[in-house]
Amino acid sequence: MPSTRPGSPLFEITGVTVRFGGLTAVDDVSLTAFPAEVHGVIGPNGAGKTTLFNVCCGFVRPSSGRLSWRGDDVGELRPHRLAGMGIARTLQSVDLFRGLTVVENVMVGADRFRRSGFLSSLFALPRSAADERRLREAAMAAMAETGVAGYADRLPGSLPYPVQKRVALARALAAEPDLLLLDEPASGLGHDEILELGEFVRTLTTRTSVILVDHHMDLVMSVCDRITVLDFGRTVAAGSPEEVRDTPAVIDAYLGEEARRGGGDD
Ligand SMILES: Nc1ncnc2c1ncn2[C@@H]1O[C@H](COP(=O)(O)OP(=O)(O)OP(=O)(O)O)[C@@H](O)[C@H]1O
Repeated sequence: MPSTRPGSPLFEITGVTVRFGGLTAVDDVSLTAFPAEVHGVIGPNGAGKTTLFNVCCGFVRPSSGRLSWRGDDVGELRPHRLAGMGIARTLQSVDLFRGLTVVENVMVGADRFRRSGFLSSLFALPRSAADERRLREAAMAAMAETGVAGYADRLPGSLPYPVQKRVALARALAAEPDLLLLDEPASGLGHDEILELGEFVRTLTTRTSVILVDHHMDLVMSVCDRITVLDFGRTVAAGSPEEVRDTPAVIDAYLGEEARRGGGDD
């Protein structure tokens, strides 16, 4: 795979539209993720953030538009192709394997570097001690980074939600992605945990690009190099945090949401 020149786009979404029946959830949205940058997607509830994220993961096929990876059209993006391309993701729903321990879950992320399938060998075929050791070491390193190494042998369901989110992040990092897609990483976290998350995501840019979808304005503003603001499926602003912060359409979108919810943030 050719290396990406500094400054050349890593992942591009061009003119993507997603329709669900008569509803246009994402309307002609374009976004470019550059190497070593965090690109944020924000917007009030129902703005189309998760739908756009699902397009990036191959869960949702756009009605029109184009996706490209390192300058090449990726055509129909499929979730199972992401890891091989160098893309990892965490989902809002956490999505850990309930029957596997924490370390086994994270080893699934590191599986990208194995020849034979990790899951098939886990459930059926014997695998070499060296393979097992290497995967476990990679998993433990990722878990140490996100602060969950102490939970290695626990089942995810027995852990608090914020810890499960850290496990999911460790699993994505164990894949050593070139692009990390994070859907609502701050949901369910307290104020201090969100600050910690923001600092951690910032450190990731030495080794991966990040697309971060979240509605926590403070997190996105403090962590992202570039931001795309959606409202009713459309891009209402795009640029640096400074550029989007004072855009009237952004203020309108958030004030509008506050009014709809009766004020306050969650
Ligand atoms: N599978 C689907 N079928 C029909 N409509 C959908 C589907 N998924 C999303 N929508 C609709 O598309 C619009 C955008 O939803 P989406 O979940 O992408 O917004 P969001 O910005 O992620 O919102 P939230 O912050 O509440 O998660 C909403 O009106 C939603 O009801």
